[in-house]
Amino acid sequence: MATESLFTSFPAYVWLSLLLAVPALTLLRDVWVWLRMPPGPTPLPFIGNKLQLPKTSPWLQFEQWSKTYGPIFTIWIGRKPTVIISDPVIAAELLEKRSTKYSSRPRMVAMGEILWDGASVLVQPYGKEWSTRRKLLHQALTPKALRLYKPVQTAEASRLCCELLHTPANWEKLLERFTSSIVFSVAYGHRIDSLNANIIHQRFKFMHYSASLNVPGKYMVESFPLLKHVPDILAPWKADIKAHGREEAVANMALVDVVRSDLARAKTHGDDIPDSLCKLLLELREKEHIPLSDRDFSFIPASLFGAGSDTTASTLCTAFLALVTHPETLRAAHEELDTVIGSSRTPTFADEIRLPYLRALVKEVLRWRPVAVLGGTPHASTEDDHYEGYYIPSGTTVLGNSWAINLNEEYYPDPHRFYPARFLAPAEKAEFESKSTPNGKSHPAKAGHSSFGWGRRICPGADLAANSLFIALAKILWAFHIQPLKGVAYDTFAYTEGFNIRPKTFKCEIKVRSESHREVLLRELEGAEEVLEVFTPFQE
Ligand code: HEM
Repeated sequence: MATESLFTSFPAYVWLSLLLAVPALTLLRDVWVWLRMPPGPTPLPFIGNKLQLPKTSPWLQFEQWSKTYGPIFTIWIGRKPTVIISDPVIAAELLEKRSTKYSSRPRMVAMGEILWDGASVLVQPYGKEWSTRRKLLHQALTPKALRLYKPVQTAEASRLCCELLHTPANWEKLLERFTSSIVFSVAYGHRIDSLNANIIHQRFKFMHYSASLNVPGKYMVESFPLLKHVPDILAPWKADIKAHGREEAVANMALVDVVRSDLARAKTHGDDIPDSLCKLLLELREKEHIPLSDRDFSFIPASLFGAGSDTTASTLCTAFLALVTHPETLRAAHEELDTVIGSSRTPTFADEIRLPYLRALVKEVLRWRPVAVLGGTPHASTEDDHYEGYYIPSGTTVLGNSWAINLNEEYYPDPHRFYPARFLAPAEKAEFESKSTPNGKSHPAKAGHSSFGWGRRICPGADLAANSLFIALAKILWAFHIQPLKGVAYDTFAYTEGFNIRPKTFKCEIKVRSESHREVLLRELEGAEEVLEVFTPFQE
């Protein structure tokens, strides 16, 4: 009654004005923010630039926009601003020098909060919970720990070469098995002998499910986070996500239990069990208090497969595409390997220092077609900031467009040419190339590229990945010719869509360089198998 009288006591035009005032004020506020932020394509009220966003390869459109609006520009997804950076110096300035402001992640309610309940380091907001997990990852990925993983990486690379001898046409799957096995051996001390292993199917199921939650517009809870508090009984969508989250957590904890029982067995029987990230963390947990439940703890080793397997395999696929389309680089690599290593053994990590061209080739692969093409998971700012007179409000999503940064011709002249020599010191460069490309501006990162991200969120597995890439490419290039098939036209822009990209499937010729190279590979396999023996495989 009281409501009714309040409603009727004002004329309709008052209510109508109030109704219009809310969107009008919201719009005014948006315009006020929009005018002060870095420029970009003009957004429409409330929907922003949604209609201008391409359905495929957004990094290419973003690269185009950077040419129109500058190396830092803004797009709007609905009412949320995203700042996109296309210059490595600006990325370093904001995401590294001002990293206390730019190290969070945009809120992902369905995936990060309901499915994983804040357990995954990848999407966790900046803060204590994230830094606890991140520190643990670092402790198990120090240079000393990385040395412990090198024998299994070397042995797996030898096994990969022998598999390439037998089924060269299957090279893409062989690369995937190689990177999966390294990730599982490093994470849990158990190898992968086949992509049909149950654990691989299980991990892919989890990955596909989590990716399916991250589709813009799929869940209202992303726009109205309060909906996550609706009781499960009234929100079947939420109960379903939680059930999947529980299934993943149970599987992650079971993997930690595998390592726990390995440790217990080793104690009783004096067995030798391999060093793994999970083993190191369990031993650490015995010595000091780690403020994580069993469930949350189990997500740390589990993060390695999702973050590290496909990324490394895709980078190796890119290397094959680069070699097939730039045969002069294969010749230069063979020349270096023949001079430094010879033909009676394959290269090892101990040779790395004497193989500058190969090291440069690894960097160039990472630069040329960055797998995490939009910088991986986006960053988000947690404080208001100003850059070159532009306003960047707290809560802005910030994307480093690795594609535009790594192919920025000011830093990398002739950027689409696969040209490892650009990463060589001048003296080394003269040795490999007579006709050299001019040097561009120097990139601010020590690595010389931005493919592993920035600042406090930079990929913690970068050195592990670089080691896998080095040893795999060193042995493969030592042993094989990787060549184009006659009559096939190769498109170096034909890549898959998605968060992480890889070349669309292509065929090439992989031929052992000589009978003596084949014999060396087969001979070295015996030693590799001895190393791998202790990494008992996950079953099919
Ligand atoms: C070629 C291979 C790889 C590439 C190109 C790559 C690239 C990236 C990028 C771009 C990011 C986001 C960085 C940022 O937000 O600024 C990232 C994050 C991450 N990567 Fe990698 N990565 C690779 C391999 C690995 C491996 C082998 C591991 C396993 C240890 C790993 C673990 C992670 C984790 C846990 C994060 C999340 C870090 C956080 O949010 O704090 N990555 N990676």
